[in-house]
Amino acid sequence: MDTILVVNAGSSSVKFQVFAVEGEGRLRRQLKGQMDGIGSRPRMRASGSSGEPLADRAYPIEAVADVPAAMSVAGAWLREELNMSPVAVGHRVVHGGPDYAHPVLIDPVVVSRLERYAQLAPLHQPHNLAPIKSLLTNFPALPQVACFDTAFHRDHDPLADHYAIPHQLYAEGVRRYGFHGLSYEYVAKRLPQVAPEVAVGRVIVAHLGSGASMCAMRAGRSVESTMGFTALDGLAMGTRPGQIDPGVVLHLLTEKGMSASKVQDFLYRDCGLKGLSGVSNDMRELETSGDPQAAFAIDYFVYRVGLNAGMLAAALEGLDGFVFTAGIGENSVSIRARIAERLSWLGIALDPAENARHATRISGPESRIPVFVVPTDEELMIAQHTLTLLMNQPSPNPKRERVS
Ligand SMILES: Nc1ncnc2c1ncn2[C@@H]1O[C@H](COP(=O)(O)OP(=O)(O)O)[C@@H](O)[C@H]1O
Ligand SMILES: CC(=O)OP(=O)(O)O
Ligand SMILES: [Mg+2]
Repeated sequence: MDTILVVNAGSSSVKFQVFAVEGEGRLRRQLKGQMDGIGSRPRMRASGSSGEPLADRAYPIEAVADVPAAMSVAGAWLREELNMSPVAVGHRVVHGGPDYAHPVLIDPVVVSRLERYAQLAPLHQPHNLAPIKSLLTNFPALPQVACFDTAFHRDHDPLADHYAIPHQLYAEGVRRYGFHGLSYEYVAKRLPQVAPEVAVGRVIVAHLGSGASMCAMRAGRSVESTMGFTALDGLAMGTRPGQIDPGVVLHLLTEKGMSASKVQDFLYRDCGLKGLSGVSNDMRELETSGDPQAAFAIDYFVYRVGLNAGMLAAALEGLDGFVFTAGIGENSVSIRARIAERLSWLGIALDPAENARHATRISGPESRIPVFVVPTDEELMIAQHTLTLLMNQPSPNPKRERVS
C-alpha cells in the first residue's frame, strides 16, 4: 500500500504521521506519533489508526537532548521496527520567505533557497531541512514536499505586512510573515464543520504551544498575526520572549557586550516561560510547580494573550468567535479559563464543566462570543498538500523510489 510520511519538527517536539493513500486522492491515517518534552522530559508516544498504542517510551533528558536527537530516535523506530517505506515525504518548513506562498516539490535548488532563511528561524529551519537533505542524498528520486508555516498568511493587506521602515527593506524580504500557518489552515478548514455561522465571520485562533501565536481570520482567511519577520514576535513562548522593544536588543549588544550570535541564542532559548520562571519552558511543569516565579510566568503568558486578543479584535473590527488550539490551548483547562476571564470585557464566558471536559464548544450560553477548542492537525494539512502536488505531477507514477 502506498503511504505518505509527514515530519513536523517544532521547537520542543517532533511530530510524525503516516497516511495510506486510497483511491481518488483520499488519505487514511495509519500512524500518529510524537516525541515531546525535548530538553525537559523526553517521551515518544505513537498510536495506530484506531488509536491503539504502538509505543510509549520515556528517555533520559541527555538521551534526547535536542530536536535532531529526537528525529534520529523516531526515524530509527519507523525504519527499523515498523519497516516504513513511504512513496513520498511531506515536511513542515517553518520559513518560506518571500519566495514560497504555496507548498513546493523539493529539489536541490529549493533546498538552497530555504537554507537562506535558517537565520530567520534558527530553532526550526535547520531541523526542518536536515531530514530533507539526508533523504535527497540517499533517495534522490523519492518525492518530498515542503509545506510552509508562512504560506497561509501571504495575502495579508500591505498594512499588516509592513514594518514602518523604508520600503527597500520590504522589497528585500523584511516583512511580517506570520507563522503556524499550517495549523491555522487546518482550523480554517475544520471550523465550518464545527460552527458554520462562526467560520464565515471574524475569528481569533490562539495557537498556544511551545511556540505560540494568534491569528485573526475573516471568513477563514488570515488577516493578521501576532508573529512577524521571525517566530520571536508576539506572545511569550516556551523559550522566546515574544514582543520586545528593539531597544532591549540594542542594549544587550552595546551595553552588555553580547555578540549577535549570543543575543540570538538568548532570544530563542533563554527567555519566555523558561527565562521568567527559572523553572521550565514546559507549561505542564509550571502548572505543577509551587515556585512563585513559575506562577508569575503563567500570569505573564495569560496577560499577553489577553493584550494580543484585544489587538486582533481591533484588526477584525469586532469578533464572532474564539478558538484555542495546540499543546496548551488543547490541554490546559486552567489556562483557557484564565484567558477567558481576561477577555470577559469582550463578552466571553466559559462553561466550566464544558471547559473541564475539553468539549468542542466551551463557552456558556450567556457568552456573547462562542469559544471553541479545535485540536490542530498540521500533519494532515501537510499530507493533503503532498498528495495534491504528487497527483498534479506530469511525471510517470509516484511509486518511484521507496525508503527502506
Ligand atoms: N496537559 C497539558 N497542560 C498544560 N500544558 C500542556 C499540556 N500538554 C501539553 N502542554 C504544553 O504544550 C506545549 C507544547 O505544545 P506543542 O503544540 O506540542 O508545541 P510545539 O509544536 O511547539 O513543540 C508545552 O508547553 C506543554 O507543556
Ligand atoms: C513557528 C513556531 O514557533 O513553531 P512551534 O510552535 O512548532 O515551535
Ligand atoms: Mg508546533
